Amino acid sequence: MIRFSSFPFFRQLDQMDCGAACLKMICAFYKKNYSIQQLREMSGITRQGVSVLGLCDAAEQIGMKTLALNISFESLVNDVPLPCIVHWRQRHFVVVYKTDDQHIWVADPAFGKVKYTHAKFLEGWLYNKKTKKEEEQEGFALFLEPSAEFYNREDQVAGRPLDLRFLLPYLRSHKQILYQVMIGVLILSFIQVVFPFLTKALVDKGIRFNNLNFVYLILAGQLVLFLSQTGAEIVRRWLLLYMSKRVNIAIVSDFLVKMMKLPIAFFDSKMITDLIQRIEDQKQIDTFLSNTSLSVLFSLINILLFGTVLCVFSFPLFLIFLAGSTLYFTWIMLFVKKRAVLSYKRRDESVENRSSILEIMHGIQEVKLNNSERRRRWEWESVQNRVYNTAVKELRLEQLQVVGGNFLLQLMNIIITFVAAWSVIEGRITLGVMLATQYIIGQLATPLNSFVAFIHGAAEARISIERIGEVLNVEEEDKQKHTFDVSDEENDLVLDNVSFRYGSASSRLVLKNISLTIPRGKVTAIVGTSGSGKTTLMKLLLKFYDPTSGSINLGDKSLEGLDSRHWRSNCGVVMQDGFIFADTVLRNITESDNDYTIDKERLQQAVHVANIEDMIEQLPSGYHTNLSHGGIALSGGEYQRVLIARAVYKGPAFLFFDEATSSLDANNEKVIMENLQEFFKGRTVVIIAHRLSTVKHADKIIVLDKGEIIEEGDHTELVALKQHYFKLVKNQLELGK
Ligand SMILES: Nc1ncnc2c1ncn2[C@@H]1O[C@H](COP(=O)(O)OP(=O)(O)OP(=O)(O)O)[C@@H](O)[C@H]1O
Repeated sequence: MIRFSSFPFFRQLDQMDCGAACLKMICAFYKKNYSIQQLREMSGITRQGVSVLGLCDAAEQIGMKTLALNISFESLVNDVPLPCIVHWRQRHFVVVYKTDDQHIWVADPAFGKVKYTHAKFLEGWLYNKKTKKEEEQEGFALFLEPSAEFYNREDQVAGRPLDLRFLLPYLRSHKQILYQVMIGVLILSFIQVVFPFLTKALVDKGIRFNNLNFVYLILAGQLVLFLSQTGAEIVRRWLLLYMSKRVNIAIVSDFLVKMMKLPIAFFDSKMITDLIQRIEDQKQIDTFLSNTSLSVLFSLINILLFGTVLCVFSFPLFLIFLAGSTLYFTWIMLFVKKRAVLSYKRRDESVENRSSILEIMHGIQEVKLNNSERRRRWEWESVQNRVYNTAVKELRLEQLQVVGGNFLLQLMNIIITFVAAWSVIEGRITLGVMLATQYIIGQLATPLNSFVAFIHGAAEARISIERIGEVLNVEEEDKQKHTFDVSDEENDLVLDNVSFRYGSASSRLVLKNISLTIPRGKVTAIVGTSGSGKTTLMKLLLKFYDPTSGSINLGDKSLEGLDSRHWRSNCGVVMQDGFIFADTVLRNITESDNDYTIDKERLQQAVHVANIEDMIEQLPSGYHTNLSHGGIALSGGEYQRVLIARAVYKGPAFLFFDEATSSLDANNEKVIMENLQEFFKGRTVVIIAHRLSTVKHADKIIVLDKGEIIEEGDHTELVALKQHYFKLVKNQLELGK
């Protein structure tokens, strides 16, 4: 029998993952364990999330039968097989796994399992709420059923999400410090334990027998112990700070190294703010390591030692302490899961918050031009509202946990005090023992609280590690590398029946059956209307994406599997959306110099070809002037010329220019194109351009339309044809006359 009560739940790791997380839950329900990353890749996720078609594609790829329907609420409750995925508030996917006459059980990857009343569920699910007639009220649902293939497939990944064990290899290199801290912790704990005995002696021997000298002695002893305790604590904190910072830097550095190895397609589906948030999440690991991780050891030893001392002083008091602490921990543990859910939510909202403010900052020009300040501010405020609501819920939960916990602790203290006082009156224990137990109880509050902090810190750190793990588990772009020396190759670049689509199998093909030879040492131009796939073709040539079908070869050697870094080190590229770093002109041009050794000759050639000698001379600090972000802002044309200089400086065998001269004035373009003609000699060049002046000297011109090659030839041949190319450049031809 199917037991819905144990329906497996998986949380989405970022805002766009809801579809993949729903699919993962359904697979897990049918006892198959796919990773979210695998499913998100299959569903062709983008920064906007995943589409229904994408979800169907992924489900079918893993052997599920799919049926996407708009159905009435009545059918959802009574007729259809569950679990199914439903569309939620028009922007989110959730799984419905159980229904009855009054409730609908939903597994929401952003929140957890939720039970809704019918009315509440309808609010989130119906897409035509405004319709009065009940029979017209429908919502979207996607039904998935496993076929035999689903069970026979072997491609599921049984990988578990990363947990705190992820930190172990990082800690291993700091073993020495860990040992030192542990020894310190032990010393501290034993010092702590001596205090109650001193208190007992002070009262039972010093005060009772009016022995002032003994009191002095005990006080001096206490002072020495206190000073050594403070000293050990200071050293412990420094050591932990040192270690946690080191570990933290190592984790972030590994994260960055990994991130830079990921394929461009990964960045297509991730928001930058989400990745930044993951780096920020490291703070939680840092806090956990430096503040809570080893303090908990200290706390545990303290609880154990004080417990034992209490047991020695009075067994009944110890029993009360044991019962009280057990109750206290049970209470604390009740909140851990709920707080973790809110913590996930808070992090998601932080990403949204950051994105919304960055949008306004980046788009301030458009905001002003369109007078959309209020609209954008309202949007930002609505995000703030959500952030605030989550903060309120988190605080409420935290306060309930802390206040309830403190209440239990205080209750335990009162009972212990009462029982101790009673025992003194009855003569079962001395006054010294009572004061010593009071001291112990007072001292126990700190370790108990730090234990709570540890539980909470560990949960937070686990979430951070899980989120980082999601990136660390993505496959790198050069999985099976092989290298042949590209610069030695005398062969042409050949595209053989190449097709390509972004996203999932149901997305349209952006390039269709492209067969093309890009001759070695010649200039090939690609022209075509906007959106015809020119940039995509270039990105395929640069190995940013692999063709969906067909192959790209250099001579008879396939580019697939060729080490991307090696290939790109031979390519000079100016992209349409090329980026200038907030750095000096010099460093921007010499970006390809990893060892900071600047080749002056190449630099001069680069600035000459890009015609920026005069511009650089006029800059306040010449080559060392900082560009953008608080430095000099460049015009669109100057920006492009720096990018051209960067590509030329690299001195590559292959050059790829995507609208590299589109912002230049006619004069500059003429000069630069003349310079480039000289530079192009002996190099394989691919130019994408709309301007006739840029393409007409090309040895070969390719005309793309809707992802297909529709014409091929040189300028004269194509103009004579009077077909597509002619139409594309006709106006410019007339101008040329
Ligand atoms: N990262 C992406 N994800 C999904 N679709 C994309 C992506 N990049 C481009 N496309 C789509 O692919 C199609 C071709 O885009 P491409 O940028 O290659 O055209 P183009 O010919 O270079 O256009 P333009 O001349 O305007 O630069 C467009 O319809 C675009 O929407």
